Formats: sequence, C-alpha cells, structure tokens
Amino acid sequence: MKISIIGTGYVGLTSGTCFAEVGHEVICVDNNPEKVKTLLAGQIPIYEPGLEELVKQNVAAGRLKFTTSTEEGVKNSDVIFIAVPTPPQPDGSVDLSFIEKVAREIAQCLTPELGYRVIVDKSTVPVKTGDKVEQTVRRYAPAGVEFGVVSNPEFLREGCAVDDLLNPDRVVIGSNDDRALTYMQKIYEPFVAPVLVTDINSAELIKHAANSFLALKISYINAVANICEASGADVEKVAEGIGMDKRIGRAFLNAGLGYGGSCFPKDIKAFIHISEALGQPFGLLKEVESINAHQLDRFLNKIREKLWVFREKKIALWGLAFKQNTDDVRESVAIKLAQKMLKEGAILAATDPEAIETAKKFGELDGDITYHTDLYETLDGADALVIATEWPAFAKIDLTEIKKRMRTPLVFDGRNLLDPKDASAAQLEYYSIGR
Ligand SMILES: NC(=O)c1ccc[n+]([C@@H]2O[C@H](COP(=O)([O-])OP(=O)(O)OC[C@H]3O[C@@H](n4cnc5c(N)ncnc54)[C@H](O)[C@@H]3O)[C@@H](O)[C@H]2O)c1
Ligand SMILES: O=c1ccn([C@@H]2O[C@H](COP(=O)(O)OP(=O)(O)O[C@H]3O[C@H](CO)[C@@H](O)[C@H](O)[C@H]3O)[C@@H](O)[C@H]2O)c(=O)[nH]1
Repeated sequence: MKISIIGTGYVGLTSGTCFAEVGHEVICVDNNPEKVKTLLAGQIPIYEPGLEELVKQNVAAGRLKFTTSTEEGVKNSDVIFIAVPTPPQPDGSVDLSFIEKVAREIAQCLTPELGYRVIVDKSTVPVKTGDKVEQTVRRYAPAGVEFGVVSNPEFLREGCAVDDLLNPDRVVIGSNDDRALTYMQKIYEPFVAPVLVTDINSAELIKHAANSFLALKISYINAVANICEASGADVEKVAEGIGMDKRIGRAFLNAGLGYGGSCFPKDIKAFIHISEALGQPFGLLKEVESINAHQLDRFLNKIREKLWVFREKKIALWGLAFKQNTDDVRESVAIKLAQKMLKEGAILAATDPEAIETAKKFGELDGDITYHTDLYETLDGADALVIATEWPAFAKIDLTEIKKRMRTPLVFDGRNLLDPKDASAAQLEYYSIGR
C-alpha cells in the first residue's frame, strides 16, 4: 500500500519505518525542516534501539521517503496517517489544534480526481475526535472528494518501539466506513497480530482507557509499597505474589518513583477531563494522579530525613530519562527530582546512558549540576547516591566501588534496582521503595 504519515516524531517515524519494513511504500512528512534535513542526511533525531538501522535499510530499498510537503504525501498515498502531538492544555483537556490544522491541510490537498483516500488518526485523541476530523475535511475539501476516517491508536512504548510495532499485542482499527476498513486490513496483513475492528468512538476510547489502566496498576502497587514499608513487608514479593494470578499479571507492578513520560501524565489528565465533559466524572483516576505525585514527595522526604539538609550536599544522580532505553526526558520523574534537589541547594553529579544531552536541552535544570558519562565518577566524594531511572546498567554496578568512592555511603534507590542484601553486605546504608 502507499502510505503517508503526517508528523515524523516518535510515533510517525517508528510506525512509518515499520510499515516500510513490511513492504509498504511510505512517505513521512514533517513541518519541521531541520528534522527532515536530519532524516534526509541519514541520521535519526531520537534514540530508539534498532530504529536507525531499519530507517537506513528502508530508505536504501526506496520504500521510505521524507519530505516537508503534506501535498506530496497526500497526493502519492492511498492512506494518510496523522501522528502529530496532542499536548495537554492548562485545564487538562487535549489541545487538538495540531490535529485540526493537519485535517485542514489534508483537505486542501484533496481533489475529486485523486480518488478515494483514507485518513487515519494515530495520535492519542479524545473520543469523538474522528467526527470532528471528518467534518473539518468535508468543510475544507473541494466538493466531490471521497474519503473515509479511521482511528488506529498506537500502543508502542518508547525504548522498545520497533519491537512493539512489528509484534504488537493487538491492532485496533475503528471506523464507520467499510471501504476504509478494507484498506486498513491490507496495511496490517503482513503483521502477525490480532486485529480488533470497532466503531470509531470505541477505538479512540480504548487508547485512553488502556493508558489509564496501566497508570492505575502503577499507582496501585506504589500505594501497596507504602503499606509494605509501614508493615515490614516486601513489595517485590507482594507484586510477584499477586502478579502470579493470570487475571492480574506481573507487568506494570514495579513500585518506584511513579510514572512519567510524554503519555501517561497527559493521557490520564485527558481521560479525567473527557469523563467530566461527558457527565461521568472518573474520581478513581484523580486518586491515581494523587498517589503518583505523592510518591515523588515521599521519596524526597526520605532523602531529606537522612541528609537533614540538601544545601552543599553532593548527590550522585543516576538517571535523567523518564524510563530505561530512551533519551526522552519529557515529564521525567528523575528530572523533577533533580529540579527539587537543586532548588534546595544540592550539588548534583548526574549521569544517564542516553539522556544527558536531552536533559541539558529540555530539563530546565538550573543550579549546581555537572554531567558525567562515567557512572563511577559521579560517586567521588558524594554524600548520597540517588537512583531515579530503571536503566538495567545501574543494577550491574560494583557495590564495593560505591562504598569506596562516596564520602558517606547513603543509597536511595527509587527503582528497586539493587538487592538490599547485597547492599548491606557492601556496607551501604540502603533505602528503596516498599521493602
Ligand atoms: N511517544 C509515544 O510513545 C507515543 C505512543 C503512542 C501514542 N502517542 C501519541 O502520538 C502522538 C504523537 O506523539 P509523538 O511522541 O510522536 O510526538 P512528537 O512530538 O515526537 O512528534 C510529532 C511530530 O509532528 C510534527 N508536526 C506537528 N505539526 C505538524 C504538521 N502540521 N505537519 C507535519 N508535521 C507536524 C512535529 O514537528 C513533530 O516532529 C501524540 O498524540 C501522542 O500522545 C505517543
Ligand atoms: O511497572 C512499572 C512500569 C512503568 N513505570 C513507569 O511508567 C512510565 C511509563 O512507562 P512505559 O509505559 O513503559 O513507557 P511509555 O513509552 O510512556 O509507554 C506508555 O505510553 C505510550 C503512549 O501512549 C503507550 O503507547 C504505551 O502502551 C504505554 O506503555 C515510566 O515513567 C516508567 O518508569 C513504573 O513506574 N512501573
């Protein structure tokens, strides 16, 4: 199939590349000329394992192209995906202006002579956005244009996006137009994945409901972790025990500093807002948010309790990205923690395997902070080590080296990466979450 993707960010670039990988002809469009220039030069603007290779191979095979021209994309493809941002507004509702603009742009490129086109929303949007896209395209396109609108939400996780796209748990396709559905089924034919076909509203709702449920699991286990701490139980064992029940599952029961990233915080806020707008307030999700916010403050208090004051304390901070295997620092809990410690006068020596540059650029980290590529270097003369991101490399650290290099061997593990017994054997004063 001939596909174009408007918006070449995390979702647009990775999904476009994976569509090309399975044999489709893909044009990725972005209105940021710098981004397109970088891609045309054979570089990718984000860190995502396995993606660069795949982009190169598919560009070389002639199946993947990049352009700034929406018209080029629309004219040369049967199916047009929208993968632009849907950021939050101050009241938690979704800013749909990017989607509206792209709908207008697509409409203005359509002509009756081009023939039928499928317009697919891949961005995360509130239920009923598809209706608005349809109305907008109808209003701005010339008379006689034929098109169908589809919702095809994306469930990829950053850090394993390529694998999630090539081997998805499911593909959700929502449309009220049977012709559009046949095009979508052809696009997903090469993928070995269950396809759920729904009406357009249900598909849109599935995305917000899925993300909210995952965030709920995280807040649930974090609340349980606090009860474990108060009672002397071990949250790792509790998560294992409840997760062995197939109806619950072990995934997303990792207690820690809470969820961050470009999706969960904004999508939970959006779902709260959507439910209220529909007259069905979803109080449970407000509690999910509140537990998440509290989790960070609780951890900060734990550090403060031991250090007494942050001012003039040297702290080794491991982790800046919002999770492992990414350079993304959007809504990163590690960054929020760093901002709070800096504000209280701490001296930070920070490290992250991939996110140092993005943290410098977008982290708004003002204060006494230095960045290090060598983990061990951050420890020299430190009063405390704080682990804020779940990078697997941090778990492989030589514990005796921590003890040797630090001024006082206080370790605060916000992601439960180290084994408390090993830490105690290495004579570290070790604090983690819920154990
Ligand atoms: N990042 C994720 O892990 C993820 C996963 C699933 C769903 N989503 C959803 O997908 C959507 C996109 O997220 P993202 O993380 O890829 O965003 P992003 O910011 O990484 O990328 C969006 C891209 O769209 C481009 N753009 C904006 N307006 C444009 C226009 N008019 N024409 C052409 N290009 C335009 C921007 O320049 C940018 O490159 C959001 O709704 C998000 O919630 C994200
Ligand atoms: O048990 C867990 C699992 C995750 N997290 C945190 O939750 C956040 C999100 O992690 P993850 O879901 O792995 O990353 P994302 O890339 O944000 O992916 C989520 O958001 C995407 C955008 O909507 C969806 O497509 C994915 O399905 C959904 O998992 C991160 O801060 C993690 O540290 C925990 O604290 N405990």
